[in-house]
Amino acid sequence: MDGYDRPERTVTRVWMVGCGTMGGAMLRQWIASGVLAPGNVDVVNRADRLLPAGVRQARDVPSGALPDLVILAMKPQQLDEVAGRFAERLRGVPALVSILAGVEEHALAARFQAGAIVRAMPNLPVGIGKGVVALDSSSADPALRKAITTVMAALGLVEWVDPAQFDAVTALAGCGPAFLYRFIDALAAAGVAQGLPEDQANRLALATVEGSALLAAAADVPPGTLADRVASPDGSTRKGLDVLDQGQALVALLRATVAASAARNAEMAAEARR
Ligand SMILES: NC(=O)C1=CN([C@@H]2O[C@H](COP(=O)(O)OP(=O)(O)OC[C@H]3O[C@@H](n4cnc5c(N)ncnc54)[C@H](O)[C@@H]3O)[C@@H](O)[C@H]2O)C=CC1
Ligand SMILES: O=C(O)[C@@H]1CCC=N1
Repeated sequence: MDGYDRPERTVTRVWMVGCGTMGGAMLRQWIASGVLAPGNVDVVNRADRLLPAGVRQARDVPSGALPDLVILAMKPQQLDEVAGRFAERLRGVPALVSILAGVEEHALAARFQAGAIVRAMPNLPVGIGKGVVALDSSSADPALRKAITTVMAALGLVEWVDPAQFDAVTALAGCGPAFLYRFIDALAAAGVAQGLPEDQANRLALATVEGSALLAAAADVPPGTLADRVASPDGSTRKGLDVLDQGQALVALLRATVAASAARNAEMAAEARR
């Protein structure tokens, strides 16, 4: 029997261990999109946080039957503490999803006994359904992969990736929003340096990035072609692009940026190995 003959799997009841900035963004969008019903979600946090109405939260996992899915969304540094407290109780859960940066599937499998373990790497715009979620699992069968894909699709673009590339994907897409926020601030600051009022420069930079990203997403040509469309020969955009392109300045800066993040992910993977 191949995977496609197996019955459909659905994700209805979910427990989240840790639900802060990222777990909260995912949960808000799952509930807003109707993928999860608030009454079917239990959250374990160190202290109560503002969560969507109807979601239960406590300091411990619930008693009673295990859910369809457990999501680990605390910090990677809290992995051993959480495993020590909850691994026994979570034993046999059908699926465990971890969003912990750098922590590999076998590091999770060494601590938790689940039907399948899936690594997920979301990014912050998942909170508005415009994020990216990278996924990997060697233990999930096709039916579970399909069910997880469906749940994650409410958050944005879903891509299954090679485990060897997970650190790179984390650096590009997981960390990427922070790099873009720096770019927006830097673009605004450059406008201020040219004499614009700060609040106006902030508005202009943000709207320029928003509109440009939406246009690029809808275009049938790559971003480089769009850049050339903005730049008339010998015009002012070309003069600015010449600065970014000289010695591949921007490319080199971003290569170093993403490489530094990927290297830190690899370090965290090593710390979690046993
Ligand atoms: N913030 C981001 O943009 C992204 C974060 N991640 C990953 O998401 C995870 C969480 O990151 P954030 O949401 O930024 O952190 P956060 O600090 O905002 O949230 C962590 C949550 O875990 C809870 N927690 C801590 N120790 C706990 C324990 N022993 N038992 C139960 N709950 C516990 C805290 O109460 C808190 O609500 C990390 O593993 C990170 O690598 C992944 C992609 C992007
Ligand atoms: O830097 C962090 O801790 C997380 C991992 C990926 C994005 N943010």
